[in-house]
Amino acid sequence: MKIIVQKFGGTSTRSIETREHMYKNIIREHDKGNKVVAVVSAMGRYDDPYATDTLLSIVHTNQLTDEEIDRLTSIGETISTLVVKSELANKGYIVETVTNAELGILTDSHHLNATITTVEGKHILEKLNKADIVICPGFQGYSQNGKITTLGRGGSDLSAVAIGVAIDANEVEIYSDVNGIYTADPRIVPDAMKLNYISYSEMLELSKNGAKVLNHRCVQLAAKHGIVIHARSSFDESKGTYVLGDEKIMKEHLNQFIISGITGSQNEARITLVGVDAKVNGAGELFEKIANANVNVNVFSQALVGGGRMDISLIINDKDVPAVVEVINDLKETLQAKKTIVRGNIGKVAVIGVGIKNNKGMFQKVYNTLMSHDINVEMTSCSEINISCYIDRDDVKRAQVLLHEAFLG
Ligand SMILES: Nc1ncnc2c1ncn2[C@@H]1O[C@H](COP(=O)(O)OP(=O)(O)O)[C@@H](O)[C@H]1O
Ligand SMILES: N[C@@H](CC(=O)OP(=O)(O)O)C(=O)O
Repeated sequence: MKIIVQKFGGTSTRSIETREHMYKNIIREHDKGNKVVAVVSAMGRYDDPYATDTLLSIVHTNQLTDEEIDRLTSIGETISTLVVKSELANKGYIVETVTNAELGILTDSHHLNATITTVEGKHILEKLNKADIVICPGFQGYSQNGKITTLGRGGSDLSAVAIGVAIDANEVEIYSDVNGIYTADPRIVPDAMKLNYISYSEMLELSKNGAKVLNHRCVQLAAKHGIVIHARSSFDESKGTYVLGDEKIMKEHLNQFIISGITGSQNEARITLVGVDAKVNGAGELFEKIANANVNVNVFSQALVGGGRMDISLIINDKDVPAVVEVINDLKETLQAKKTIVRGNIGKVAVIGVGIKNNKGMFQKVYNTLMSHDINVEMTSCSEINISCYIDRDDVKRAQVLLHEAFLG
């Protein structure tokens, strides 16, 4: 007998029809003699009655504390848990449910995006002794202060891996409406191809850079504990994509394509300080103050432009623009910039894969593909497995299609 953790997102729990597909997957494992722990997300997306964004839309969020918002949104997963239990029990299966406290997911008190501190699988294992199927609410934990917390958007993926670690599950499967990880979001690039395997490091780059198919922190936790994730579809039986260790991928030559994926995001902004006084360490002070304002700088470049002056450019999330502009204003006297340019309408397209370090001319190909289609590259950042270009936000989707054609067409 194996213990299988299966996570079903909002696209699977959405309606009675989609849930019938999810039950087929649970029952298949049950009929093989395995025990199933199903981790469920709130049902559907905005406008579906109990989806996370629907719950958020029926309150004035600015009148609630983050702790109160967590109490509200966690209810979506509780409703889903009880609906799923009632329907499976109605089919004749022995099913137990787990409450927030019984989940054993302890977190810090950073409401809306809490970090897991410890996970204790005792209650889930006890329930597995009494039942064939145990249903757990995803997306939530419990803080040391005794409050319900949530794990950030898309956090049920993280719940599934955390529970998998705590109960020493044999497999962790993450179900959605696509049958695995594709070389791009198939909704944006219809020619995207399914990957049979992807390494943790490539998947981490994809999820960090906008591919919402797997939650970033879920992949981090899986990599830390060597948990193989099987990302697959609720709606068909086919094998999906296995996310696993980089060494295994390399050793067994499991890479199918020169690059593993193209992704994009549309929430960046660029701030450029033109002609900053290069003689004082203004940049150092600027970064210290930006960090104190809790803002992450995604990319930074600094170039001497002669005459004792330099230009400094930063890419940040657009929601952080007001905080950074305030810091720049505070440092006006020190920086002595000739001009400050704020470009709010920035997005990013990223090409990801181990093929980048092993092949020549990859950056040139990305750059030329974009520029030859009149997409202006405003800034870039590169690592061994990631080439990211910052471009006009309105071009991000087209850029993904063009780069996919150039590298994988
Ligand atoms: N590289 C990718 N491969 C597959 N799907 C992707 C990729 N990038 C983004 N997606 C999107 O992720 C969606 C599935 O994730 P999500 O909506 O979070 O599902 P769930 O609600 O089940 O958690 C797909 O419908 C697809 O549009
Ligand atoms: N319901 C939460 C948690 C989650 O993981 O959802 P999904 O699995 O549908 O992405 C959200 O919408 O963020």
